[in-house]
Amino acid sequence: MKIFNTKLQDVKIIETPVFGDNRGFFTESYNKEKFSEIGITNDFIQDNHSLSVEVGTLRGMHYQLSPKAQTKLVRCTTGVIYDVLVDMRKGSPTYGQWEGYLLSEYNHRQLLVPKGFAHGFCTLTPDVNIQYKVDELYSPEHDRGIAYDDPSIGIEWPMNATVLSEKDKNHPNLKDAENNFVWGEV
Ligand SMILES: Cc1cn([C@H]2C[C@H](O)[C@@H](COP(=O)(O)OP(=O)(O)O[C@H]3O[C@H](C)C(=O)[C@H](O)[C@H]3O)O2)c(=O)[nH]c1=O
Repeated sequence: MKIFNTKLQDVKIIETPVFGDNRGFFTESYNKEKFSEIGITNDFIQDNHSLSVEVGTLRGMHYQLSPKAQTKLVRCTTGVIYDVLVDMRKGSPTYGQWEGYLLSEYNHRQLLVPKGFAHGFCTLTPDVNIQYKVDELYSPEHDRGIAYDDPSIGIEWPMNATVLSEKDKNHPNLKDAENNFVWGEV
């Protein structure tokens, strides 16, 4: 099991051991004990799964306000995504900064998204399945988003977003977004 730091404070990349053979592969994508040994002790209580059919589908940038802010453990099980996080935690050394990560069925990489980050991705292949664990239940009342194309953040997407929900076309920019995240308290 490998865990890597990233440019963004507290965001981690995890790689679980992959056992390949003539049939394909096996990996323990999550093991509470082994993840606890590398410091990931969240009590994940909900599993999510989304399919994005078209290349260029963009979902994001989403978050839930405290007290329903979610830690997410994200993986891509078919296809390839460019997964992007924005640090929204006031006082964080990386506040307002973004970083992108390639997650795919091939690299088996997982992304730990701490509470207080806006999360989104665009698909680089058709028929992308992502699965992710969260440690707070979905709460529509706390569901919020920021614009994926906010010029103050300057996310460099690898391709134009061609498929977006109406919701994702109309999020506010970071400076105008509802934000109750304080670094060290989220
Ligand atoms: C997130 C969620 C959604 N839903 C329902 C609500 C809608 O009727 C439908 C689609 O929801 P939405 O358009 O918010 O789905 P995504 O655009 O994939 O949103 C997710 O994508 C980004 C990348 C995230 O990080 C969040 O987990 C989440 O916001 O599923 C539920 O019933 N439970 C849930 O946990």
